[in-house]
Amino acid sequence: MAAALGTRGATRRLLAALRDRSPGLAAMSADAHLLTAEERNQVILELKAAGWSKLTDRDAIYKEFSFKNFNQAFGFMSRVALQAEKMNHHPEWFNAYNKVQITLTSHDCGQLTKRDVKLAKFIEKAAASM
Ligand SMILES: C[C@H](O)[C@H](O)[C@H]1CNC2=NC(N)=NC(=O)C2=N1
Repeated sequence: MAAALGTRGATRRLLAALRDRSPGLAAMSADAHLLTAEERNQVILELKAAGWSKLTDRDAIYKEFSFKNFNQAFGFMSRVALQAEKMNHHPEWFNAYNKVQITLTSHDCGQLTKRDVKLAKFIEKAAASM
């Protein structure tokens, strides 16, 4: 166990060193989420087919969800919140009674990215299972 912990500590130190020495590493990881033009067109088609809208005043997608009642809506929001924390990627949302309005975009780069697509797909599954 101690050996494993030692290895894990060394790994963590190595990753930190790489991150410090290569600022580009952080940028590269952010770039890893960018959509190509082709991917973007395809995912927007898919999202629109699922009821999402592309906002015109910013590079974001929007959808309003309706549930049986507030409890169902809040249960949905709780599930999405846990996933958002796990992804470190959070929705912009508003809840009134049984309705939840959700806007997704990636604030760090000001555009729609793969993170938004992944979260939207999770949101669709969570809504369908309520
Ligand atoms: C520091 C901050 O936690 C991170 O930058 C995360 C948090 N959640 C986020 N959520 C969204 N939608 N976009 C982000 O860029 C983002 N960044």
